[in-house]
Amino acid sequence: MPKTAYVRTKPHLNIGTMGHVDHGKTTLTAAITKVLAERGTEGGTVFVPFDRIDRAPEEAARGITINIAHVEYETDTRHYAHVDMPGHADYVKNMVTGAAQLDGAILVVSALDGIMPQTAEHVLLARQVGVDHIVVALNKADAVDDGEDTVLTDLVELEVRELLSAHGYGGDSVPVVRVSGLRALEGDARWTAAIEALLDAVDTYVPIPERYLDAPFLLPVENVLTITGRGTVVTGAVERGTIRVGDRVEVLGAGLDTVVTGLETFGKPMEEAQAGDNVALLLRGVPRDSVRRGHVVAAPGSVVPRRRFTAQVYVLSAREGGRTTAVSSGYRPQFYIRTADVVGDVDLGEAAVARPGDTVAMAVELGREVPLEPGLGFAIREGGRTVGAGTVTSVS
Ligand SMILES: Nc1nc2c(ncn2[C@@H]2O[C@H](COP(=O)(O)OP(=O)(O)OP(=O)(O)O)[C@@H](O)[C@H]2O)c(=O)[nH]1
Ligand SMILES: [Mg+2]
Repeated sequence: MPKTAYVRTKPHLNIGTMGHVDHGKTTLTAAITKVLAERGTEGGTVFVPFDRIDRAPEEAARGITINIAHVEYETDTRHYAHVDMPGHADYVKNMVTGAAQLDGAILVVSALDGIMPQTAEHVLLARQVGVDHIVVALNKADAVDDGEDTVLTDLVELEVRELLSAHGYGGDSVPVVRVSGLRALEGDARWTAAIEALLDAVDTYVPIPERYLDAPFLLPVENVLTITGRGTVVTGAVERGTIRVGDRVEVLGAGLDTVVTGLETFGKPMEEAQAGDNVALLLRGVPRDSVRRGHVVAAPGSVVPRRRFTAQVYVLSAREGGRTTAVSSGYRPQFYIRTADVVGDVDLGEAAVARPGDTVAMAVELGREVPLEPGLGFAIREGGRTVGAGTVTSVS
């Protein structure tokens, strides 16, 4: 049976859940799909249960999210692709990849625990990779529900607003909604209404971003899969431009020229994908092993990958989970740029050293070429933790 084609009836946005490990991101994601599936919006949302979101066997066994999971849902006014990001410190690099393409994020904070290290780290990284709007879900509100405890929840809310303001998110005006993903999943009416309120906040607070539809096509590869009998498929969010079946593209990083022979979003074929869409591209004659996460699919000749750039970088303080000691020229950490993870040599020039907490200018030479442009955000990591966050200022 032919699959039903994707029909674009509402604006599409990419959002996601982020926040500290175990604060309830995956539970909330499942609850959102449940509430919307039951609301029965035209076009439809399919309920995705918790264990289908945390789906790799290793993740299910450990009960933590390692990889990024995508789900799709629709409110009355919008179509959303939602990425559920991991909270555990070891998987922050996966979170960075997921956040790199978000129009807005739901910051999940447990009302029981308040701000924890990855709450702060995710806010900082979200800012750095260009997530402009955050809505807060103060989760597990069911567990702190009476008398004195509201005072504690009020304090957590205040603390979250301060954290957001400190990172330029205008904490006073950010919507903070008290929810219980767990109780909503169980069908409790009060907490179902709270999820509705959260979705209304997302619908109204996260604006429809300006899409660069006229720019040449570009898609950072998030994942690569093989479809038996058909070929190699790459997935990711279209950063700019549009693409149709039959269009020529190049795969930067793999050094390949090819043609798009199939186009889908969430399993539904589509005629044309545009900036912001989360898609799968079937590529003609591309061997599975030649393409990797971090490569970029682009209109032929539209981007020239580079190795050298200058940047403005914030070196995280020890309190933010960063280094305890300064770095100097010759430092060689990993750079997370779009979906790529590349080693780079740092030259601090005159400044010579950068201490935790400093903002410095640096010149970087990457171990391999990637598409770069001024304004592009990136993260710097070392030994499994984030040590810096920066923005490209010039490319040479
Ligand atoms: N009381 C209560 N418990 C909750 C709620 N939401 C989640 N939990 C519990 O908190 C634990 C963690 O929930 P998850 O949804 O896996 O948390 P997570 O943020 O996705 O965790 P990672 O992906 O590993 O970072 C589970 O035991 C949930 O049942 C809630 O609203 N209320
Ligand atoms: Mg999770």
